Amino acid sequence: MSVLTLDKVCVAFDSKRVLEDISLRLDDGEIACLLGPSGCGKTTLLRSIAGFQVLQSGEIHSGATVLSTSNFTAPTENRQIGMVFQDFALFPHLTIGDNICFGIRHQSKSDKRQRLAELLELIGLVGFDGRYPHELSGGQQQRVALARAMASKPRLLLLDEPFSSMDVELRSSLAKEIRSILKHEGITSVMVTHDQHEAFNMADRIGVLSAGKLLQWDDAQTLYHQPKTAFVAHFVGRSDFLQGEIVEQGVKTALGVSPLREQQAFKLGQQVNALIRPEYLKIDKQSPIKAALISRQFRGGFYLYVLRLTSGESVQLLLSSLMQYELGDTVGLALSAEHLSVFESE
Ligand SMILES: Nc1ncnc2c1ncn2[C@@H]1O[C@H](COP(=O)(O)OP(=O)(O)OP(=O)(O)O)[C@@H](O)[C@H]1O
Repeated sequence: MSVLTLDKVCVAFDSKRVLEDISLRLDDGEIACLLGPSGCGKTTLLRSIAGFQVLQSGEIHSGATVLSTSNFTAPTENRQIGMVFQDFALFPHLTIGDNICFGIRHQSKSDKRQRLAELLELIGLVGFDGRYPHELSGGQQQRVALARAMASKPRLLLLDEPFSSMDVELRSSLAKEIRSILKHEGITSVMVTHDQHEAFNMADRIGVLSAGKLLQWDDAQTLYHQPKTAFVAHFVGRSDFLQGEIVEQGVKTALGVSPLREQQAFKLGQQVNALIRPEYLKIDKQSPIKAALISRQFRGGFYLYVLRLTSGESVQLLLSSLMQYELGDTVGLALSAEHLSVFESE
């Protein structure tokens, strides 16, 4: 069942459109991430779902309940929404137990005690309920903020860059932990993030926004391997684009002729850009396609090489750091991808 449906949502500030025709659907228990460059409208979209933002047009529903239209905005407190922000916003003068129970403070003592015990167990902080926020690490505080937002069992949880103040290691482990907590509780969630790895770790659905438009709404694998636009291809993962020409067997690039990913509406002879991901390439001594190694970055388990093709274009390649090629080496290169995604040349 759909817990959240947006139908052609538009939002404008002083007649400047910042969200354009956003339509999406999120089913019960699914986790979504909104991804996109700064200023593309992620927070505005989250605020619209929360009821802080009036719509210019379009509708937001939860099941059969209308939450927002252009002339109606259900108050946030009636939306059964929980929220987690980047700065945690825990109450410093309240204990962890009282922070977590803040939204259910009017419930009976025994109900509160039971829910608190469940949540402390879930976030791995049993025994911490008598402490104060400043006595916890940043990661622990963020787990408390999550427990507080989940205490009342909201229908929908909104998270606005909840890990942005944390270092990379902690972000990644917290993202996985929080996903398993949300899945355990079955809470449908929408999270805003700048970080695509976080989105890959967390989300069942990822929405990529650019300049107020939702360019794609898909699972991580589809987004990565079947991007609908060159922007999405470029924004998600490492990418290079080679000039190509549509031929009968697919697309002809400096790497040879490859089949197209799917039936696409391109004409024979049309000039396109073909997406090449580093893992689409392999070193092949026998290959007639030669490339020169022009840069190399050590990344621990692997090297990221940049290779210059005879066309003058360059591509990236990831290879185990147990093997080492020297700058200036010329290698044979072959495509290991069965199909290529192509996009119209601009
Ligand atoms: N209250 C406001 N009044 C006028 N313009 C606004 C307002 N809030 C946001 N905007 C504009 O709307 C656009 C989208 O902003 P929004 O904060 O939603 O982007 P974002 O994707 O969340 O950005 P970031 O990743 O930097 O937080 C921006 O151009 C921003 O300047």
